[in-house]
Amino acid sequence: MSTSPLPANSSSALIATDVHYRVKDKVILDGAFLAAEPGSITVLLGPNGAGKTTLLSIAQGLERPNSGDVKLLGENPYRASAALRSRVGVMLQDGGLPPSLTADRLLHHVAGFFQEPADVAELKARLGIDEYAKTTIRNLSGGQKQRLALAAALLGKPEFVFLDEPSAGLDPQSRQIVFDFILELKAAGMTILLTTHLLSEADSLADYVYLLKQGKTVAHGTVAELTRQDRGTDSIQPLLLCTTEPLSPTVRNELINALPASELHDEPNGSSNYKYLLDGCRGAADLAVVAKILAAHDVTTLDFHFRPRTLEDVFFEVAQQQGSESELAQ
Ligand SMILES: Nc1ncnc2c1ncn2[C@@H]1O[C@H](COP(=O)(O)OP(=O)(O)OP(=O)(O)O)[C@@H](O)[C@H]1O
Repeated sequence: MSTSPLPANSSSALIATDVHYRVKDKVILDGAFLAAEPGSITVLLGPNGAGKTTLLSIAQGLERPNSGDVKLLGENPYRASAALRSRVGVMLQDGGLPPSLTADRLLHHVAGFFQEPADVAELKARLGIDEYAKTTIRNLSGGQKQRLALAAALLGKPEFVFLDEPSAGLDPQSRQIVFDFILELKAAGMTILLTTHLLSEADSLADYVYLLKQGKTVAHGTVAELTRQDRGTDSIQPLLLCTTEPLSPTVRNELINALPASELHDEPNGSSNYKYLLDGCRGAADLAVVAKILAAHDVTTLDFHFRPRTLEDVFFEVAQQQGSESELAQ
């Protein structure tokens, strides 16, 4: 399972295989791979410094890998023709926006580069830019700049758009506007590759997820594939516990001590019962240990089940794992 094939074919919009990239002696990408299918949302996840932005830069043709094969819409992006560039939109991390222009001036200026640009007024209205369109970029908040950078990336009506942390710095309402818009772009047939640190965002947007760690692709799959419960005894399966009485400090300590790498959280509960989440359980053996401790202390247990795994569980599991390739790779 660890030598996982890249789920790509000749119709893939992006295929990057065995990508290596070094700066001086520092290895930044170490055989990473990635693909994106037309009309889908692919999410690249990984801890800080994993190499996500670097891999995106290489996929966009901004950087040249030391080795590896990269094809974006059928071409090597580093030697991209003007025709290829006009089919691709890029939203860089931190925006890279000129500080002295107003939002309006920037959008109209960039729109002027394209023969058939997107409708600036429509983009501004859709992303809530109207209210700050006359403000110079240096005076915009981080979230306002993010939405402006997203609009600028879409002005050329690209087929493929790269979004590096599009929701960074956005408040929940702006984030929802951006999420909904990204889903609309996908419904209109755009291919979207984005990075994020928000696992809930990946969960709700992604058709396919790649997880990068220390310059390597360590897991990939649909959210359903990555969070499948039956991954064997090593996978984290958080346990939900519902009791009639609060757990005493003794029982809490015993539970935590009996299960290495576990944490016990009090879960919000609307009823008069008590609900707890034991993070980090690893399957049936741990279940038996928990049952034994509860029985020894006469704790009346109403419910006791593994809650469905989330991308967050997968992320932490991969982050904890040693070695070069994850058993989670499909
Ligand atoms: N030009 C460079 N020179 C030296 N080190 C670099 C260079 N570019 C990137 N790095 C290093 O490579 C590693 C990967 O950086 P990258 O920005 O690709 O990670 P990331 O996964 O996008 O991180 P984050 O989630 O924090 O944005 C980091 O340790 C970074 O400091």
